[in-house]
Amino acid sequence: MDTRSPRLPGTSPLLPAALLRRLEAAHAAQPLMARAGEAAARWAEQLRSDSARPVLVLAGPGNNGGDAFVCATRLREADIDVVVVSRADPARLSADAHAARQAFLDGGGAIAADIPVATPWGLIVDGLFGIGLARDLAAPYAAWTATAQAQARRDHCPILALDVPSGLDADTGRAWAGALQATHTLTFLADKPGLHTADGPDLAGAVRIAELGVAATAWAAAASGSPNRAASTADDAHLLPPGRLLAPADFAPWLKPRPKNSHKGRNGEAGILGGAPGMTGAALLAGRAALVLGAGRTFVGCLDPQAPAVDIVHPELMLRRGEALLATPLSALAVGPGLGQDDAARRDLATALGLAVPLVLDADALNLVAREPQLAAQVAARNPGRAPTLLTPHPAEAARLLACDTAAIQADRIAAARTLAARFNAHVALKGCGTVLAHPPGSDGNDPANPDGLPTAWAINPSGNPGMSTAGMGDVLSGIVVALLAQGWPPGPALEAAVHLHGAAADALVAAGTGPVGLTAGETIPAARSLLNRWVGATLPLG
Ligand SMILES: NC(=O)C1=CN([C@@H]2O[C@H](COP(=O)(O)OP(=O)(O)OC[C@H]3O[C@@H](n4cnc5c(N)ncnc54)[C@H](O)[C@@H]3O)[C@@H](O)[C@H]2O)[C@@H](O)CC1
Ligand SMILES: [K+]
Repeated sequence: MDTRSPRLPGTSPLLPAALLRRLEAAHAAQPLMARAGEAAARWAEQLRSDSARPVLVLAGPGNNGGDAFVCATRLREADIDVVVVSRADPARLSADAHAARQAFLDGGGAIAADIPVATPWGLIVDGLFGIGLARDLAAPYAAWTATAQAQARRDHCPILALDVPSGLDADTGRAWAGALQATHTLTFLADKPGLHTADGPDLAGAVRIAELGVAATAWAAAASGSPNRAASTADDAHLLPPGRLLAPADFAPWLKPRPKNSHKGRNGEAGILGGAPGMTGAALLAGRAALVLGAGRTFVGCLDPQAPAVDIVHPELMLRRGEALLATPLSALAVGPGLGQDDAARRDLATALGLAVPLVLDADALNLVAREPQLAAQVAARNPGRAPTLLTPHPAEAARLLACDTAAIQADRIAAARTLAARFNAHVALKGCGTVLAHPPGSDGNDPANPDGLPTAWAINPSGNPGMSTAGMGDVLSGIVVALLAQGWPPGPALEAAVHLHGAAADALVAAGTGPVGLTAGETIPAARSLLNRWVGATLPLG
């Protein structure tokens, strides 16, 4: 087996603000602000919708405003008309931002105290706030973002955000009141988690990274403590470690072509347990996904005594009653699709938790675990080596598991996923816009626990679209995960690959005109199969 660890942040690290500040401090001798403003100006030139119109540059009271002043200066040097709006008090600016402002004025630039109402813009540059913002926008900034948003609509011009859209929390993707919705974001030094989950994707638009001459790998020294980093503090224990923006490269070592001498016994037995009265469709969808994504044999156990004996669409599926399924030798099992929460569901779940197989818990399996401490203890006590557990909650299920409300989950999705992974000793996919994945310490690789006991291994999946917010999508995801587990994938990569693949399949369908409106869960199954086979083919040299 390929021994490369997929857990370490690699080509697409996501750095939290505290680490970015360390990185900045370690490279303080370099002209980072000048490089940031220069990179912004170059993209701004390309983005202008109308070269005859001026560019509106909004400059805030911190270093994000400094970047904006450099950008405005460079645009003026390129003979582009700019209008800079800022109320930053020069006496309170950092040395770099002060110098950037002064250089703009020295070059003949002028600063307005408010946004002109009548000027049509070719582009709006948002340099109000970057990673330094942690509250709702105060006056006058909330009014400015509202005006800028309205004027961009009026003028059909893009909005380029510097580092992050103002008002977006760079760590969590939470939008503070007054946040600006950009069409493009040029983010500095490294990519940031907040741009890819929760409100981030809606507010950031197309994201590009400007590394500012700092090597992509320099984050590692900042994370582990380089000689240049600021002194450690007690808060260090709670620092969010760097994560990854998920890509096929993260699970490429497991995208192996099948040997010619293959037989169904090699590809495992996948089981689905669910399908209570009125919900057999959920179990069938999961079963079909497991079948089509390559499980050697797929068994579907339904709790509904009236459930059909055969799936006419896929007679390959082996349908049986729930308890009969649990007595069948399985390579991997998913419990939850259409499970319900009655006594039979509870009893079968408790039995399933005792099986020494990789186990996916979704939907009502998660709700039962949230309801009953005894089941929760059973989950946490499972052997992560022989019997790994994978949880695929949506935010409301995560809230039940953590006994909080959905808003609290959404306010910090990464913290929620990591907490669930630690509490249940499980691999977690917290679904939603920018699904967050977290893996228990020590699983699949060498990831240590963070000093605060939470996992260090986490990632955000960028694939997927709003067409996926429809019934049955979760059942299909469970089926894809259990299919990969049955085929021998380790749990972490199986969960990551399934989440990424499912989202990418939905993206391919939308690109071809099937959705987002009206996209169905069943349609994503063959689309995911096509993509998986393409990925396996593309990685042949790795095999
Ligand atoms: N320090 C460095 O070496 C670099 C910093 N860079 C830029 O600097 C940014 C971070 O700069 P800062 O730490 O100064 O932070 P920001 O520029 O994001 O904002 C901080 C300032 O805004 C005020 N503020 C925060 N929230 C507010 C609110 N809701 N309403 C009103 N005022 C609010 C703060 O009091 C402070 O004055 C990065 O995002 C990036 O754009 C880049 O130039 C790259 C290099
Ligand atoms: K900004």
